[in-house]
Amino acid sequence: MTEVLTADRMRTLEREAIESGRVTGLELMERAGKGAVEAILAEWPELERPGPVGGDRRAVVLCGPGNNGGDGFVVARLLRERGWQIDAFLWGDPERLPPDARTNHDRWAATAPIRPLDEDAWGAAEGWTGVDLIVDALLGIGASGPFAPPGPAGWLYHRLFEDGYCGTGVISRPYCVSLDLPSGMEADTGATEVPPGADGSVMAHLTVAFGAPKPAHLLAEGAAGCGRIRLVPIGLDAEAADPGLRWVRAPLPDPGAVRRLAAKVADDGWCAPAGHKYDHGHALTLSGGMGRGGAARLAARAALRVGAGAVTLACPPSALMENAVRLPDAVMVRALRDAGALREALGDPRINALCLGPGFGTGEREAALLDAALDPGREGPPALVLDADALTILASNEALRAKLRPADVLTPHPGEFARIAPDLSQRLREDAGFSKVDAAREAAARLGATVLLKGPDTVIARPDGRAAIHAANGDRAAPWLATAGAGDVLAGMICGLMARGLDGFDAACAAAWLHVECALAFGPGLTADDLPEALPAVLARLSQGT
Ligand SMILES: NC(=O)C1=CN([C@@H]2O[C@H](COP(=O)(O)OP(=O)(O)OC[C@H]3O[C@@H](n4cnc5c(N)ncnc54)[C@H](OP(=O)(O)O)[C@@H]3O)[C@@H](O)[C@H]2O)[C@@H](O)CC1
Ligand SMILES: [K+]
Repeated sequence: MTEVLTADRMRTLEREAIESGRVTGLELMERAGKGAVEAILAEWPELERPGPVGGDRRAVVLCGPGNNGGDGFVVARLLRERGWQIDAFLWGDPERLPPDARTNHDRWAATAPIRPLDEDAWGAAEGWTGVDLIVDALLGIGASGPFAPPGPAGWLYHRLFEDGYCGTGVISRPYCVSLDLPSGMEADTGATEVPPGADGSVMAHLTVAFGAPKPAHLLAEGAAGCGRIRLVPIGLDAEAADPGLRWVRAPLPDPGAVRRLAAKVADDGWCAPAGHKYDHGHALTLSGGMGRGGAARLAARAALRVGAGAVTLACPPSALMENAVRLPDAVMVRALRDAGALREALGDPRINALCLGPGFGTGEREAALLDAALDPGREGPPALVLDADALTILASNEALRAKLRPADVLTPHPGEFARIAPDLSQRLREDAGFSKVDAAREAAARLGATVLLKGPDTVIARPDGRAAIHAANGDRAAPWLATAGAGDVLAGMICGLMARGLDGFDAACAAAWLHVECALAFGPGLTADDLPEALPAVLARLSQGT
C-alpha cells in the first residue's frame, strides 16, 4: 500500500470494512495485536529465546482508555501464550472502554490481574527489574491535544519517559514498543507535547504501524520519536484509486511515481542508444554569470545522468568559456544574452524541460528571463523546475507567480519556503496542528504549481490537493545529503525526468527518491558532484526491481 492514512481516513476504512460485514472490529484488533507480536519478535529475535538467566521473558503492557489499549490486551495475551510473564496495567476506567477493547480487557481480566496505572504500579511490578519489553498501548490515532496523564499515572509516565527509562539513548533495555503511534503523538502531524529527543519525550525503539503509515511516521517531527517503524497489514489495505496522500517508497511494489519510473527504465532501456537522443527529451538549464555557474552545471549533469536525451546549459556570453571548460562534453553549452534570446530558444519544440534558479541571480535580467520562461502563451512544454534564485524572484513578484502552471515544480528548502509563503512557514513553526503536508498543499494551491518542500521528510504537493511524503529517516536517513549543491542536483534530476516525459508531480516524487538512493549508495563523504555519478548504479538496480 502506498497510501498514507490520516486518522480520519483510517477510521473511515475501518468503519467501511466493518459495515460491509467483511470483518469485525474485534478481528481487526486481533490482527493488529498478532501483527505487533510478530513485528516485535522479528525486530528482536533474541526475545524468542529464554532470558539471560534462563527465565521467562517479561513484558509490562500499558493499556489506555481506547482501542489502542485493546490492542495492548491482545499483545499481552499472545505474549503470555508464548510463555512470557506479563504485568498489565490500565490507565482509565474499564467501564468506559469501547466495546472491542472491553472484550479484550475482560478476557485478560478473567485469567490475570490488571492493575491501575498509578504510582503503585512501579512497585507492583517490582520496580520493573528484569523487564524485557514495555508495550506502549496508551493512545493511538485517537490522541488529541497535550498528553499529560494526570495524578499518579502522570508520576509513572514521568518515570517512564521523562526520566529516560524508555529513552532510546539512555539505556537499551527494556525495549519500548509503541502500538500504532508513540502515545500522545498526533497521527496527522507527528506533533507531541514535548519534541522527540527533548527531555521528557516519548521515544519508542520500535513503532508498529497498523494498516499503513500515518503522516506522523513519515514526517520528521514524528519519525524522530517512533524509532524503527514496522508496518503491519490488518486487511484494510484496499489501495485508494487516487489517494490524496501517497508515500514515496523504494522501489517495488509501488504503484506510484517510482514504479512508473522503474517501468520506464526497464521497458525502454532508459539510456539505451536505440532511439534518437531527442526522443528522450531535451532539457535546458540556465546559469548565472561568470563564476556563478557551478549550481547550474550540477543541475545539467544530473539531468543528463538521470536520462534526458540531450542537455544544454545556457549562460550569459561572458560565462560561456568557463562553463564549456568545466562541463563534460556531453552537455551542450550556448550563450543566452537576454529574455528575447530565451523566447527564441524556447521556439525549438524539442526543448521540453527547463531548469531555472540554481546560481541564477535575482536581478532584472533574471526576472525578465523568468518571465519569458513563464510565457503565458505557452501550452504544453517546456515544463519548468524553479529552484533557488527563481524562488526568490517569485517571492517578490506577484505577476510572475500568477503565470505558474500546475505542472511547474517549485523546489523550496525551508528558508526559501519562508520567502515564498511566509505566513505558512510561520504557521508551520507555531501551530502544532498544521503539518508540513498542510503547508505544502496550501502553498501548491495558492501558487497553482507543484511544490516540493525539501527536508529529511520531503513533501510534494499538487494544486489539486494530491500530495506525497518521501521520508529519508530511520533506515533511509542520509544526513550527509545536506551538502552544498545537493539541491541543485535534485532540481536537475526533476528537470531530466520531466524531459523524459514524467509529469511534474511524478518527476518530483521519483527524483526525491533517486536523490536519497544516490546518497545512500555513496555514503558519508558525499559531495554534490558525486550524486549524478551515483545515478547509473541506482537506475540499474531499479531496472532489476531490487
Ligand atoms: N481504526 C482501526 O481501523 C483500528 C484501530 N485499532 C487501534 O485503535 C486505535 C484507535 O483507537 P481509538 O479511536 O479508540 O483511539 P485511542 O488512540 O485508543 O485513544 C482514544 C482514547 O484516548 C483518550 N485521549 C485522547 N487524547 C488524549 C489526551 N491527550 N490525553 C488523555 N487522553 C486522551 C480519548 O479520550 P476522549 O477524547 O474520548 O475523552 C479516548 O479515551 C488505533 O490507533 C489502533 O491502535 C486497531 O485495533 C485495529 C483497527
Ligand atoms: K501507543
